[in-house]
Amino acid sequence: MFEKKGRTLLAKRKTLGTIETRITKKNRKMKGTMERHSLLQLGQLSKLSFDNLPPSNVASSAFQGLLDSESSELRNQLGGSVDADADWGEKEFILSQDFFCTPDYITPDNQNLMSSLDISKDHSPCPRSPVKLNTVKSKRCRQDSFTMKTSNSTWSSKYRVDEQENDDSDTDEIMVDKLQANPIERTGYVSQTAVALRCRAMPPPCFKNPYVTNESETASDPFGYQRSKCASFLPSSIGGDGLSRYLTDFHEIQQIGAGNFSRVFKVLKRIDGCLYAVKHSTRKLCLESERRKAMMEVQALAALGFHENVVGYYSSWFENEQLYIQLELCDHSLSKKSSLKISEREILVIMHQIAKALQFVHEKGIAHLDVKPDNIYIKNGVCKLGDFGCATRLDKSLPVEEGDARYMPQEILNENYEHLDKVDIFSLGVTVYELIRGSPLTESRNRSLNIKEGKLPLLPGHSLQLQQLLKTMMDRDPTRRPSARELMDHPMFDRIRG
Ligand SMILES: Nc1ncnc2c1ncn2[C@@H]1O[C@H](COP(=O)(O)OP(=O)(O)OP(=O)(O)O)[C@@H](O)[C@H]1O
Ligand SMILES: [Mg+2]
Repeated sequence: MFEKKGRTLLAKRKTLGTIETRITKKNRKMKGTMERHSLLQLGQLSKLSFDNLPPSNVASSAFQGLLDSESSELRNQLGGSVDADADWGEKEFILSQDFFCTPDYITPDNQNLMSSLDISKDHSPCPRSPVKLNTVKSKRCRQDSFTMKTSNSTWSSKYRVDEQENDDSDTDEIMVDKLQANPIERTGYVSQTAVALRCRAMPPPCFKNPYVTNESETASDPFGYQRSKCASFLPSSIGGDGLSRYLTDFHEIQQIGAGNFSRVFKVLKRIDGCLYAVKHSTRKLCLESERRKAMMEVQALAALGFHENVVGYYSSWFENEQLYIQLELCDHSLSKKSSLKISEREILVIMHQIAKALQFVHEKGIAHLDVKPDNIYIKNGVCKLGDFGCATRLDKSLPVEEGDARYMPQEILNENYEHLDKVDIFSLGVTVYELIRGSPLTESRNRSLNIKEGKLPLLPGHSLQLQQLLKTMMDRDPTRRPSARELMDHPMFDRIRG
């Protein structure tokens, strides 16, 4: 197989009309070292293989980039002193090899060249893919379907990048799973090493962000298909080099918070010398379904992008079966303030800023679903909405997992998800009510029931206008609650506007 491939490549060069001189060079260069051979196998194969593919083939060019970079990396490792002329000569030598044997992991599955090869003559022990011969056009089966039932929802693998949908180039159609009945090919030897090498050569997978609806904001994953052959696609432990990214990249200063599911640390990033918050899950996320669910928080943050009243998101990764999230560092959460008396002016500022955050979030088609003092952080006097662990899509295309029940309206407890944006407005109302009261809401059933019924006790010392607004925000009927935009434009905020 590879002997034939070597010849095919040579033939292609011949058409350029320069083969004789190269053959002479070949003889001179026969004494090249093994290291050079491997270097040139990588570099030259990538060039020849991909020069013949259409320029529009994104996957191919990306793959060539990978090979080029691997080639130059190898070159560096070998001393990087192969001069241009010698390099050219060496390439000719390699091209002329009748034993041109390339491990499968650097050979893209989707090479048109491959289809003309006579596989029956392949007696070489080189590892090869079991699924690329006699290929036919067909739909691929997903290999990673998973289902996780929550109380009211089903999580499915549809959130993964659908490689069939996103990757529809000609060459991709050649890479299909179906083998036509051919016993020799079916039982074809596949070395475990080849699989391992393929996995090593592939960067980690890309996932479709379920919070992003605009297709132009997402990119397809050119390696998706090849990667799907690797057993596990969601890394759960530390990196392949055995190092902790957290400890390598950050210096931990102190713990600054803890939630039901996570701990948050103030850290110094070693490389840029800046302070951040890093939040990581307390529980090990052993199941892939758990990891996917945890990822929803970072996917929501990433889909949202920057807003001055939303906590900034920098990066995330899995380590030791925990999800780590690097965030903008804030001073403290609003719950710290709820034990203090706050002036009405301060209340209005907080309300207005969180209304702005909610308007931004809702405009992106997302509902937060866990607005409460614990999840509102203050940084330099500015309020930032954080903890997007319950965020979902307003169009109900994602499962709904409601947040802290004390701040949830009745309709959500009744599993009515028609007006998810108004759930956030209700929760903001309860949050403000708690701030005015000056003590955290107890679990007291009666009191919380009264609030959910829209029965708000009088708040002495506060304007009727504010009390009236709070009452509307906590109306039992979600349609009567103001939207975030209407809230922001409320005349009451004229008092704090410039
Ligand atoms: N970026 C940040 N800057 C400063 N403090 C933070 C930051 N993120 C979180 N915290 C602190 O850590 C606490 C827990 O964080 P967070 O609410 O995100 O965790 P959680 O486990 O998702 O919480 P919950 O129990 O509400 O689900 C927050 O209440 C806050 O005090
Ligand atoms: Mg929280």
